[in-house]
Amino acid sequence: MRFLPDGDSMKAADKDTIENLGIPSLELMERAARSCIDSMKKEKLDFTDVLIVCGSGNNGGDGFAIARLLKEEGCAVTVFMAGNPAHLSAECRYQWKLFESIGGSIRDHYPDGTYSLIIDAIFGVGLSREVTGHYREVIEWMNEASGTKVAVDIPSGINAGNGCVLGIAFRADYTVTFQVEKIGLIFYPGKEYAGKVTVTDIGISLRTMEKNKNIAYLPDREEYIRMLPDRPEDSNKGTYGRLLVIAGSKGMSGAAFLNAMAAYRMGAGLVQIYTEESNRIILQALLPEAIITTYTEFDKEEVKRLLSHADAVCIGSGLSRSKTAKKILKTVLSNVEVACVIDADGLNLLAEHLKYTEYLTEGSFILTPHMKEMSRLTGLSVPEIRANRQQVLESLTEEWNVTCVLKDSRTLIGEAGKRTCVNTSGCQALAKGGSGDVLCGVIAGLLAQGISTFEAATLGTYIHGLSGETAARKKNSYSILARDLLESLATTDITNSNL
Ligand SMILES: NC(=O)C1=CN([C@@H]2O[C@H](COP(=O)(O)OP(=O)(O)OC[C@H]3O[C@@H](n4cnc5c(N)ncnc54)[C@H](O)[C@@H]3O)[C@@H](O)[C@H]2O)[C@@H](O)CC1
Ligand SMILES: Nc1ncnc2c1ncn2[C@@H]1O[C@H](COP(=O)(O)OP(=O)(O)O)[C@@H](O)[C@H]1O
Ligand SMILES: [K+]
Repeated sequence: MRFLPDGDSMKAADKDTIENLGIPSLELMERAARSCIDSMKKEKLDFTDVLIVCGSGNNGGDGFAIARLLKEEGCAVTVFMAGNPAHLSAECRYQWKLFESIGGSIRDHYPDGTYSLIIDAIFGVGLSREVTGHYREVIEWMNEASGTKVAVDIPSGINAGNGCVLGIAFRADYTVTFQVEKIGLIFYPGKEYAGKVTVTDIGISLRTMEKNKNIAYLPDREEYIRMLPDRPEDSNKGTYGRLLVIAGSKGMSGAAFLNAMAAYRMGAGLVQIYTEESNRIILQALLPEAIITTYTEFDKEEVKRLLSHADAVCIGSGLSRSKTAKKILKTVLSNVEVACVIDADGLNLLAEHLKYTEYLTEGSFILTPHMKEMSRLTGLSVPEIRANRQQVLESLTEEWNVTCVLKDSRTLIGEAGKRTCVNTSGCQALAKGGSGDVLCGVIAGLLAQGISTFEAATLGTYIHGLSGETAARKKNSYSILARDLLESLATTDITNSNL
């Protein structure tokens, strides 16, 4: 697994390495600068005329150290000190003097001319507020200039904790980041601003992150492979679980189909659909492998009977917010004894009747909201959630004692008491109606096979994303339909190392 820290957690790791492991700060800075140069050389960047723009913190210190090392190699280097000399960190002051001592000259205004390479060392993980005034002008100017752009550690202006732009940010072609990717380089728009990211090992210990459960992580592929449910030869459909899909309303048969088919594709043994009567014929034609039971009005005993036969349940995709849907949801929440995924209208109904959340704490529920649904559930605006997505997710999972898959271009998976997982599989091909219904079915299909809620949510999200990538490789990312994902689920093999 890879930790994905914010700025403060990264600084805590730096501090621990310096104070407790005895690696001097300046030694780390030297390694950071060296690793930056090595990475740029690996990319075969053009060092003919290099401009380095430094701030007054340790990111600026890295910049001065890079300038010195390049000058010693005979490169033409210009340094522009954009930071306030009155606020220099001790390391930055030291690096500045060292650069001057070898004859390096430092400008205090925008240097005229064109540069083959522009290196941003203004702010690193210490950026703590909106970029305004002089700094804003400098970054604007750097963004407009020609030349290849490289950011040191993180593009200046990107919040290391959430990937948001704090007013303005440097647009890099490459970012060389130290020891570990900061979470702000994973979330958009930070990821886009960073360009190609290289992580270099400069010897910062990450042991403080092991103890800190607030730091999110990215699982390795091997971890996902270990989560896959067993598929023994000596088995029958009962081995792989019976899933109850409660989905689809009048005119919304597609959602039930996508849920059910995705669950079958994930390996569920038997899928039972409970849906509105008008969907019967179409669903029977689309998916004859499913057992279909329908309703015209609310029938509590029928819902309880179906629940009693299920090994897992999913409810909500295309369900509508009708009175009948509401009653079905309440019956499921208060009676289900197996793991249950709540999606789409199930979440919208929950947001309208927050008192139902009292049923959640005792059960095994996975909620799969996209940003707008999360906004309805929490009462926070979408921008507020985007800026604090990890914290919002974690407080919801703790309060309601649930697993939650917060869907976006980067999806987060949280569960009460667990470290939050970030998913990076998937692509824009998934940004189309119905792909959430497929995800719900994928997760529910895994649950039916008996894996834990957290594993079903993390593995399901990963496989769903890969199926989007597989589909986009076969067609183009404009054309993919949710049903293409069903096809890709059949051909996406996560044990194949070429993925
Ligand atoms: N020894 C260490 O601690 C190491 C630090 N390293 C570098 O140091 C960086 C972190 O250094 P710092 O903690 O000094 O922080 P930064 O250099 O990222 O910036 C902090 C400085 O900027 C100011 N500032 C923050 N937001 C501002 C804004 N919007 N407008 C104006 N000023 C603002 C702060 O008051 C502070 O003076 C890392 O990103 C990395 O590049 C690396 O050299 C590795 C080792
Ligand atoms: N640009 C993107 N990159 C990666 N994944 C995406 C992107 N856009 C959407 N997705 C994924 O597609 C799914 C969309 O779900 P949702 O919004 O509920 O769709 P629907 O309700 O139409 O089925 C989520 O799993 C989301 O993470
Ligand atoms: K930077």
